[in-house]
Amino acid sequence: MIETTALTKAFGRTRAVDEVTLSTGRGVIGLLGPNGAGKTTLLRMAATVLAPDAGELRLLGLDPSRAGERVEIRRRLGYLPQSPGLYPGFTPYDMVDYVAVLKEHTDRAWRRQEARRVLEAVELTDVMHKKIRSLSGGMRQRVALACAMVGDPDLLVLDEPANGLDPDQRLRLRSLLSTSSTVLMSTHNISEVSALCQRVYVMFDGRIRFTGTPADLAGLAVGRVWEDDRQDPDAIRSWLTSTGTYRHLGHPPSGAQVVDPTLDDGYLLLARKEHT
Ligand SMILES: Nc1ncnc2c1ncn2[C@@H]1O[C@H](COP(=O)(O)OP(=O)(O)OP(=O)(O)O)[C@@H](O)[C@H]1O
Repeated sequence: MIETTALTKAFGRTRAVDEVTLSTGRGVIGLLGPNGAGKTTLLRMAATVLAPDAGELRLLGLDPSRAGERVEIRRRLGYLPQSPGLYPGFTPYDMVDYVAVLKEHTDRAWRRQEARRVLEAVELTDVMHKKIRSLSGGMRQRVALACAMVGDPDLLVLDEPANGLDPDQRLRLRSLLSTSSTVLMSTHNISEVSALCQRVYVMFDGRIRFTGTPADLAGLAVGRVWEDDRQDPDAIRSWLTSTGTYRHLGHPPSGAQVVDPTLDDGYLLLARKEHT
């Protein structure tokens, strides 16, 4: 669905995406990484809103650098940007309809039905005729999600989709995405990744440093996590948990009570390795 070879994008001296090679296949794919790792830049290229400087990119088997193929991709792609450019004077209905028009859906009756479908999916039908400027932040995020879902795209590119959503709406988002064909989503929320993603990429400094399943990511920390009731100065990370015990990451001392790692442990260990 998304295939890249040595894909590169620089802003001045910063190589935001640095020779990234990946092939996603179907399903929900999570993109993790610290602030500034290059996730948004990679997603913007996958959404055809930013052209690469170098490397190859294929989306849905098509080449976005060719104008004709780019149009076809855009028809079959939904994109939720990190800062959605919603028009405050529009209603959610107007906004979704406008996106449908941009996707060249000329049949008004179809557009009406589709607007209702996507607004129902994000539970916004009761406010669909209110001005966007009067909606809460989480509601606006759901309008942007509805826009991305117009036309039931073959490929969804979502930049932090759960941003600002309450726990109920996060659950709703999970069930929506689990029925979508291919989704590439960035997130800082690791529980979102364990709940949703079949595959996960972790980026650091413009490069993909890990590819695998969420279980593979947690597996990086097998035998490297232990708990006791004191801080451990030799651990690479130590933190107090809600049960009042300390959790440590690193090389456990002899006799330590080693515990099963979580996805967070795997990610933190990987992040630590990247920066030492
Ligand atoms: N339009 C731009 N002009 C200049 N530099 C940019 C631009 N967009 C991104 N960058 C730089 O590229 C790097 C990667 O940024 P990017 O937004 O892709 O990271 P990110 O992983 O999405 O971060 P975050 O988690 O904070 O959203 C950063 O160093 C950023 O400052």
